[in-house]
Amino acid sequence: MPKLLFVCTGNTCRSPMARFLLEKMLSQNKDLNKKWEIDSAGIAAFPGGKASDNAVRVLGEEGIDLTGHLSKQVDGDLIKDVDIILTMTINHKDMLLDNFPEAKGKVYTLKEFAGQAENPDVSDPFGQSLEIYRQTRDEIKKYLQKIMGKLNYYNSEEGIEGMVENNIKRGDIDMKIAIGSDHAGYEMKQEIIKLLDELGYDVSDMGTDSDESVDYPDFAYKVASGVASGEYDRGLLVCGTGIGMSIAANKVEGVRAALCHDVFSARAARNHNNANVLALGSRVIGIGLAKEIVKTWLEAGFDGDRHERRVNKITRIERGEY
Ligand SMILES: O=C[C@H](O)[C@H](O)[C@H](O)COP(=O)(O)O
Repeated sequence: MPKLLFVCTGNTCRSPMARFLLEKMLSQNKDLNKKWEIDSAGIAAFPGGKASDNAVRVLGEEGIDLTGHLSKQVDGDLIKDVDIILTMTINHKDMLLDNFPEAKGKVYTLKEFAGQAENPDVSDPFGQSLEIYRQTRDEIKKYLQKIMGKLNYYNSEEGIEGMVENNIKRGDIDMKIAIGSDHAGYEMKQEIIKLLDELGYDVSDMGTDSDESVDYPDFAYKVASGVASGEYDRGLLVCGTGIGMSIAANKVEGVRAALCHDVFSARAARNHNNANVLALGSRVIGIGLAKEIVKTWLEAGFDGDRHERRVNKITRIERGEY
């Protein structure tokens, strides 16, 4: 049976909550045919400590008894033994990789594994109010929901890399797409929506609703902020050239909008840049090519590795941390 390990700092709040919530969710989900063994640990845990009182309370509200939980420290044996490690923050992930380089390839933050690379941390509720613990519990639950399908597709031969690759493809996850255009892109947007409907994607149209003249930043902002907040997995934007839309969308933190007018760039925008928004110019290319570009971009995965290091630098630039 494959094993999944949640990791936080002290193994008294976030990681045990994640473990017990996921165990309950997996036991209730009839569509999942794969069984998982779930565990949790901390990078700075006191062995044998109990879960924090508020963690016990908020999981009690979910019908889960956390009183038997005893904290434990991550060690090499645990790391060797598990297939996937999901940390609560990027720091946890970095510290694990520093201390256990052999874990490379199987460590993700919970949120990035769930498909949200931006704001990848679940922050520590330790010592805070019951309400903050509730918020943390609900945040963890939200991302656990998103990884359920991925866990079902895990294949020991492909390992974690194969699973992530497979699950960013159409049909493997319920990818939520936001689409927007100005007047110039309106007609092309309608055609792309038809295509996405036919392909079975979950698409939300954020306007505009006619070819009456409007301002593209209004629609770029709607789509881009929907993607940045995690409400949508991807965004599509169409204006006359795609340029105004891409410039505006890239002003929103967490958005990597790519303007692509050929299939090669569309694929590379995903493989190399992990672009979460695609911009198109309806006055530049025809609908046939636009459809090919959209399909390619939606189905292509992020290659990670050296590209991840570079994308992380982009994130640091936009946060003013570079
Ligand atoms: O980058 C901006 C877009 O291409 C707009 O669609 C374009 O500027 C709209 O131009 P107009 O108002 O002349 O239709």
